[in-house]
Amino acid sequence: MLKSLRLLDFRCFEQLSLEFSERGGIFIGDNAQGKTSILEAICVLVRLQSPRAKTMRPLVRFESTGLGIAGDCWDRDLAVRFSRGTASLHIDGEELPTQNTFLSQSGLIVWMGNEDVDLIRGSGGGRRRYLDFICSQLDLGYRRALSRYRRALKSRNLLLKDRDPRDAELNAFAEILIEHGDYISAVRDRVVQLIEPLANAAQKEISVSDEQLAVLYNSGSDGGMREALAATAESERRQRQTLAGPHRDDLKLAINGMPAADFASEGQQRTIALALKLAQGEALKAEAGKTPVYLLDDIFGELDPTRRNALMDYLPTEAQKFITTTTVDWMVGEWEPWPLFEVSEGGVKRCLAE
Ligand SMILES: Nc1ncnc2c1ncn2[C@@H]1O[C@H](COP(=O)(O)OP(=O)(O)OP(=O)(O)O)[C@@H](O)[C@H]1O
Repeated sequence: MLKSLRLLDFRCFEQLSLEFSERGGIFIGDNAQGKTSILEAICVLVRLQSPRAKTMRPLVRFESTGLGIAGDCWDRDLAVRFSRGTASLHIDGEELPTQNTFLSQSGLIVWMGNEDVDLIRGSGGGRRRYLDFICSQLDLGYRRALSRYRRALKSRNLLLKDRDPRDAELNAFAEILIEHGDYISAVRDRVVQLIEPLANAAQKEISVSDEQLAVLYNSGSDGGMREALAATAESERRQRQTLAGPHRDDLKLAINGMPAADFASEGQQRTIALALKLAQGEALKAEAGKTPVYLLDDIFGELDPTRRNALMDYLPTEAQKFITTTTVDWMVGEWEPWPLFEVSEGGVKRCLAE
């Protein structure tokens, strides 16, 4: 669990220091006050990754040149510093040489936000990011494989843009794609198999019905990367891009046997998004043996009371949860004793004791 969080020049916060209990807390405030930024800081501190920025630069407070995030996580003092394009990572005061060393000692995160509905109706890129976030938490080699694959893919696609690309160069990059592509596919395939029954069970509970949710891995390199590249060799010359590989993977989502993007109602789509994230949490717990911290960004206001209560009941009781909201109108009964933090103009006030 996360016992404390300290921010320096992170997004709209010049300085912030917060202490948390085992339950976590609810951050309440008007729009644009900094609620999501606090959840984002937790995600970056624990997983070195923001759910809404690709690089660290946008996280640095305007007019500042660097940022700091630190906190007591799972009884270790984690710290992430970023200054003028360079990041440094510390655990218990010791600087760590690589992101993987840091991540192997850090914790696990499930992020749930309103934008999760794009997992159903959006493009394959969002679903691949969903898989990547789980796979990189479960498999230490995954991030490295993904970054090498992406670099090789970029170079190979650049070569294919040439009028007459040289075979030797294309093949050299293809070998890198084969090595890392097969690794990525194997991890994704395993993770989807883990998630499928968990998501189906969560779908039934949250929808309070017998809806069947199917989650299938649709590989962009079926039969193996080498064979898939050979099969697309001619067309890739014409289309001037690499046409096989994990960058073309997708997840097929079906509700009662019908494609979810085409047939699921708005409410069903929101439930599927919740089910996928709940399944992520359970898969992480089952495989890594640690309960993840749940970061729930502004999702409760969008759910009807039945789904809201079903979701709350489904989240593991022992998990620490951080929730953002603009109103507490929907909080009744068991919500009341939660630690509340009022967020306003880059400041946070603890306003209700547990
Ligand atoms: N790098 C930055 N430096 C300073 N301020 C920033 C930076 N990035 C974003 N902001 C500002 O921080 C404020 C808080 O943003 P945040 O998304 O955390 O708000 P929020 O309370 O979650 O809002 P909402 O309820 O609308 O989602 C916004 O006004 C945003 O423009």
